[in-house]
Amino acid sequence: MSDGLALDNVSVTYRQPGGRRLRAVHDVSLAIEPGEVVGLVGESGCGKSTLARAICGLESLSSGTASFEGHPITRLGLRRRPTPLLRAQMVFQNPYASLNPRRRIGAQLEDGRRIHPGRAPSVVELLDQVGLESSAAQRFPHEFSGGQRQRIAIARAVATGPDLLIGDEPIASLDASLQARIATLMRSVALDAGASLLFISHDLSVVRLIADRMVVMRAGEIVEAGPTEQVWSGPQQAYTKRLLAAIPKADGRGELPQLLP
Ligand SMILES: Nc1ncnc2c1ncn2[C@@H]1O[C@H](COP(=O)(O)OP(=O)(O)OP(=O)(O)O)[C@@H](O)[C@H]1O
Repeated sequence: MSDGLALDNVSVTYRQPGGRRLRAVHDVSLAIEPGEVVGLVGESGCGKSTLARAICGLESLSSGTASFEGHPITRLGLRRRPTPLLRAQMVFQNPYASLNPRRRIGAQLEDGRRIHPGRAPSVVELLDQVGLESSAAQRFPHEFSGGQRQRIAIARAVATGPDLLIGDEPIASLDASLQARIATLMRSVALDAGASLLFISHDLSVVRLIADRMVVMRAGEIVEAGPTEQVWSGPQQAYTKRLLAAIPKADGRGELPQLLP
């Protein structure tokens, strides 16, 4: 039995207009241990977000199982509505997706803390963890820079006391000079909170910086996975080699081009 998250042969299929079926995630098996940081990479449309949503119980599995500490991730709760067993929180590319523009930061962090009372530090401690002054609690999201807003979104996710934090391209909209800093912050905040981190990014260099393990997806399937340095310096699959070769050499960073025909 796994202590953490285990996906076994998970598939997610979408019904497209006209009745066509699209297999966005196909036969994916993945385990994330407590306190582990996993980087998920692959080009646009390969199924990374779909996999993240499936982990959060937001997509029905067309086949396979997802479990946490050996139990199915969703179970029937009161009024037979599925309730998640895994406390997973997502941080998105656009921090406004997780922040209410009309509420003060302190109130939003308090809302998060109320979801699982007693699991998260105080609002002041949360702000401190993400490098913001306690006075930020009195302000509104639009009063911050993009990087600061993403720090707040990370604090908001951690305020709920998650078992697993998922960053779905959380650095993609940030200035290049901030990307590594925010990614590193996300890693340390997640681990300090006792959570694992699934970090989805196009930026393999940043994934190398923060992930213990790297998972490569292509067209809905995992094509390669292993300890980050092993995948980075000795990729086994031609596709991974092409992804790594596509990283601009000048600063070792940048967006991946489309590689599929
Ligand atoms: N709700 C949906 N209904 C139908 N098709 C969908 C839906 N969501 C995603 N798809 C399709 O599923 C495939 C995988 O999409 P997904 O968003 O998971 O990819 P991704 O790897 O996260 O891409 P990106 O890096 O651009 O965010 C794509 O072909 C997409 O068009």
